[in-house]
Amino acid sequence: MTADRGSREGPLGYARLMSAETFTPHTPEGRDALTALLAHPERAVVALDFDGTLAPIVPDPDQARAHPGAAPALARLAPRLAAAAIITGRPAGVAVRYGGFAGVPGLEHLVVLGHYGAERWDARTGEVHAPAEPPGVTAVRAELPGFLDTIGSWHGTWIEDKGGRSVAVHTRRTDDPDAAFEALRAPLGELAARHGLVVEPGRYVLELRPPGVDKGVALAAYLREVGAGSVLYAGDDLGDLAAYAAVAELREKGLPGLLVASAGTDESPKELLAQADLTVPGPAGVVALLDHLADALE
Ligand SMILES: O=P(O)(O)OC[C@H]1O[C@H](O[C@H]2O[C@H](CO)[C@@H](O)[C@H](O)[C@H]2O)[C@H](O)[C@@H](O)[C@@H]1O
Repeated sequence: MTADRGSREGPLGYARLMSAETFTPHTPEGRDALTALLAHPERAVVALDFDGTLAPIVPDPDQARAHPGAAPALARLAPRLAAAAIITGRPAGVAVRYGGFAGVPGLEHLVVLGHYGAERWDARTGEVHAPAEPPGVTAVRAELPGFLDTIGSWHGTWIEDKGGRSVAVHTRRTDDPDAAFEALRAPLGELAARHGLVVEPGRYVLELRPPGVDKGVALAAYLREVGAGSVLYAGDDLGDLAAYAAVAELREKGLPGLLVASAGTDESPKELLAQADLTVPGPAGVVALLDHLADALE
């Protein structure tokens, strides 16, 4: 795997290079969904992952920020839609901050579903709603450093505190991120299970979090809430597969759905690429797609 190059492409990135054909889905289901979105944008929902989809991947998660064109493109598009949402593994407030989504004209109705849907930020109120902190996370967090030492943790392994709702172990900055990821996967799975948690694997990250909610559950509930007539979902990682599955299931029931993969590096999960109706090159490509849709609807 190599690092995402999206951030090195400049603010306009690939957008300048992209033609309308670039945004034509290669599947009939995807083309039908794009047609439905453009015919009735007022019934469409655009839902987007954050890291790797709107924000270029960087070695330090605290330094991740949305592509500079992300909030402006979303702000152009969102007023034409039934709804726009970010669905992320990040705490909702962190995604809002790193995305620069608060107080942006055009994003007055944006919703950010954080922690895979366990938290919700509404631009309308500026507040985050979350259930009580799940049991198990505090105990795991306390045990984790000693646990990693015991199993011979890799130099560069980094623990991310995620606001008491989950804890993540990153391997991107180790000497061998792939080997570290594989070596930690089973032991962290056992640690998580002992505390009633599950492991959510991602791009060089293993997150220990409560079971019961995922991006698919969150997306399906949100689409029901707004009475969506079509949906576009864009993601880049394993955690997005649940949202992909939810869209596939809704398609079976007649809701047009367009699955977009933010890809372009060999980090992209094969399962995601295989199911996508349209693949764009990283966050710059996603921003270009949002701008392209906004152009088409103006
Ligand atoms: O659901 P997402 O918005 O995609 O969040 C998933 C995880 O993203 C973050 O990690 C990823 O991005 C980092 C910054 O670019 C990168 O260093 C790391 O390797 C990636 O896995 C975040 O740190 C995690 O907490 C999220 O769960």
